[in-house]
Amino acid sequence: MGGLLEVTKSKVAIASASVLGAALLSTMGLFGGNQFPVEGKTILITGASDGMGRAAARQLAAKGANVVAVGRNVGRLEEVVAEMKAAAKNPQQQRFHYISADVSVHNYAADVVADAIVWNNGRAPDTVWCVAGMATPGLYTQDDDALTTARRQMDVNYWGAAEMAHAMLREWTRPDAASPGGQPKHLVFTASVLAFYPIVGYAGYSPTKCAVRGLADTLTQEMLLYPDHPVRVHVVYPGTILSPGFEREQTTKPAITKHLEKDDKEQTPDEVASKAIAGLEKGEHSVTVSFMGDLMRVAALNGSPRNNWIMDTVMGCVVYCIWFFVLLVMHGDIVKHAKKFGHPSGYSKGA
Ligand SMILES: NC(=O)C1=CN([C@@H]2O[C@H](COP(=O)(O)OP(=O)(O)OC[C@H]3O[C@@H](n4cnc5c(N)ncnc54)[C@H](OP(=O)(O)O)[C@@H]3O)[C@@H](O)[C@H]2O)C=CC1
Ligand SMILES: CCCCCCCCCCCCCCCC(=O)[C@@H](N)CO
Repeated sequence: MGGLLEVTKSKVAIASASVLGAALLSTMGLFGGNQFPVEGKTILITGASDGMGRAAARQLAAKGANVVAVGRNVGRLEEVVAEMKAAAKNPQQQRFHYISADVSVHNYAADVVADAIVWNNGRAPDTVWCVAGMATPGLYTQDDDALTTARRQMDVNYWGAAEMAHAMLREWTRPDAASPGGQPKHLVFTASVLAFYPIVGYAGYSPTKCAVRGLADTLTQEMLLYPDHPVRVHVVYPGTILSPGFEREQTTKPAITKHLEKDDKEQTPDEVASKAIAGLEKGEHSVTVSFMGDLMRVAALNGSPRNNWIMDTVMGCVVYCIWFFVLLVMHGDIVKHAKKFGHPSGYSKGA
């Protein structure tokens, strides 16, 4: 009896060690394989009419996906559909569609999802990527309309994504939509590295991206309640994207903000989209698209799922210590700026 117990114990030990080992290896990406296959799948992208979303739409078309492009501007959406047709991998089979909608409107997503399902022959899209977003930088304490712009950014960036996630997850998790062991659906959010490290000038914006992160990480847990309806949740955290939206935000951006973000590598929409897609293909939960983004991510992981437990933990500890110097420099620069330019009410004169 005692002997049997010992054998059982050692079996359990070996089994646990193998499971742990397999889990570690798989988080290290050693099992490889594309975790985000899109050929023949249908992908809905909000914010597909410009910037990174538009680049992602073209690239996913080139990888063989059917794409539903969502945005407000019909002229630009028609251009994107033409670009996707030109880029398509299997032009005979692939289909493209656009839906004009304002993501900041309460309940917009139910209609968009219903429209997409009808177009997709009664089936829900396989992947949704919420890219639509905007930034209106400024000083919270100086802009007379700071609260109006803050609410606007929350409506577009947070609620735009939150309502889409709600509408699509309701479809994907319906009891009659079960596909045990089937390929997972993918829900992709777009935040910003500012959700890891917010800087002055983005008081109306960073909270919207932190909110997106909070929602995404919560939904990641909620999806574990549906083992027969596999859904993977991801968050892309870009740094500076040289997009039409970036041109717009530069017009209201305070000089101190431009100064603090000057070392962030500027990337084209195409570069960000392809790095983001590469991260999704590797199966990453939090997708960063530059080395600086990686540093900011690992030092701010909290309870988010890890991309690679070993690397993220080791790098995270190192970067955690480097923060001392980063904050010394960044806060020092803000204090210097204050000395040089005086009270922010006088900033129009060159600051
Ligand atoms: N640019 C940057 O430096 C960074 C951007 N990001 C984030 O990345 C994402 C893409 O940014 P970027 O490439 O600069 O985007 P752009 O500003 O260049 O394009 C924004 C896209 O979102 C759509 N959009 C904006 N508001 C709405 C709305 N109310 N309803 C529907 N669609 C809307 C626009 O379409 P339309 O006008 O047709 O409605 C457009 O397709 C955003 O979420 C942004 O916050 C993150 C980090 C850095
Ligand atoms: C240890 C870590 C070192 C960190 C050094 C940090 C340097 C500051 C980087 C700030 C980058 C801000 C990019 C803004 C992107 C964005 O979301 C807006 N453009 C809105 O569209």
